[in-house]
Amino acid sequence: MAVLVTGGAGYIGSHMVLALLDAGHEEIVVLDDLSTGFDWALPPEVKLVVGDIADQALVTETILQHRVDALAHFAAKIVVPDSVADPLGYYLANTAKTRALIETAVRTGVKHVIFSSTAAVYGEPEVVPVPEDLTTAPINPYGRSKLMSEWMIQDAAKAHGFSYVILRYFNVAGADPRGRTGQSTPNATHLIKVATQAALGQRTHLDVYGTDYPTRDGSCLRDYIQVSDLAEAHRVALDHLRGGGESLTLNCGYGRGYSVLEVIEVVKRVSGRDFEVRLCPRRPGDPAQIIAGADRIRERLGWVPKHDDLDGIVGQALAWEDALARRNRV
Ligand SMILES: NC(=O)c1ccc[n+]([C@@H]2O[C@H](COP(=O)([O-])OP(=O)(O)OC[C@H]3O[C@@H](n4cnc5c(N)ncnc54)[C@H](O)[C@@H]3O)[C@@H](O)[C@H]2O)c1
Ligand SMILES: O=c1ccn([C@@H]2O[C@H](COP(=O)(O)OP(=O)(O)O[C@H]3O[C@H](CO)[C@H](O)[C@H](O)[C@H]3O)[C@@H](O)[C@H]2O)c(=O)[nH]1
Repeated sequence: MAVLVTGGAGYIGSHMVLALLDAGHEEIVVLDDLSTGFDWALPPEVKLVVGDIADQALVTETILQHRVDALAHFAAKIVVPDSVADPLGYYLANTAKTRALIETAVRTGVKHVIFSSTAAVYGEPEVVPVPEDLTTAPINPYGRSKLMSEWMIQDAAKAHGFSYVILRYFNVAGADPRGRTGQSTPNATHLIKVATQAALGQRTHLDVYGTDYPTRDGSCLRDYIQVSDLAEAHRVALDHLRGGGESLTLNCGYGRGYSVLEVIEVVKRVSGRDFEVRLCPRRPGDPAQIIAGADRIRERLGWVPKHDDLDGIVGQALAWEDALARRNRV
């Protein structure tokens, strides 16, 4: 039986593909429209179907041809400010298309679904670390588009008898420690990506959005999870579901936060490069702190992170950014 990885040519999906291959899973099919992903992010032995998750004829054919029993659904639009500017585009890409995909999965008898959700479903949590059963209260269309998908998956699972693991990622960072894939989107806005680009001279400076938050140094606190550890969480979730495990909703984070200024300090130290840092006003919609309640995933899936080390994460991000720059020069 095969696993269908939607968005598998993207940042996190390509790491899950590697995690599966490294663990000896060979039956993997990727479905990706390459809107923000790259075919070269996948090893040549992985089957890539180029197309849209809402193309029900294509998805049906792919599932039946490869005898897919499990779906890992990463494909989405992911930029929060874009979701504010284009909410209907985000509800189409993330919610309506997920509905079409889940309908196809139900019709073709897919038994297990792993869904990429986000800490953005919590909005501006009053409780930190955030437990999974805290009331969800997303504050932007991106978070709402993902929360609606969570609800659809839960309701459809009850009605149609498939099992699921919903993974709510906190701040994903770093790259494959062996340098096989990483965050390749040129205009990504994530802090560690942007800071490594500044360290490598690819940006003139780094803006810090807000230094007047009620935190230890006034900048926002985030829980940065290394991307291969996150990929491994998907692998163990797949084994859990295939082994008959119950449906679960789980945070993916390490359970402690770093401030924006602390991250910048680490990037400067690890790279050995200084760069200009501009202290700017707050960016709308940023919670002061968001840190995962991180026990449940360890208890329920036996997930053991191996890369919980900010210096290491930053080192991988720097190495990947450097490799990307060299790739783009040739
Ligand atoms: N990066 C993060 O920090 C973060 C945090 C929380 C949640 N997530 C979630 O993780 C998932 C993966 O994010 P990522 O960072 O790897 O982003 P990404 O943009 O690198 O990957 C998304 C992939 O999906 C593909 N895709 C998009 N729409 C598609 C469609 N309609 N049909 C087929 N393929 C399509 C893209 O080409 C791309 O390869 C997303 O669902 C995102 O919401 C990401
Ligand atoms: O150039 C930058 C970029 C970011 N930041 C700050 O760094 C922190 C982290 O910002 P990111 O953009 O890297 O990530 P977010 O916390 O905004 O959002 C990320 O994590 C969320 C969950 O916490 C969602 O999953 C979302 O999809 C994902 O992009 C924020 O305080 C932000 O204001 C800066 O100061 N300067």
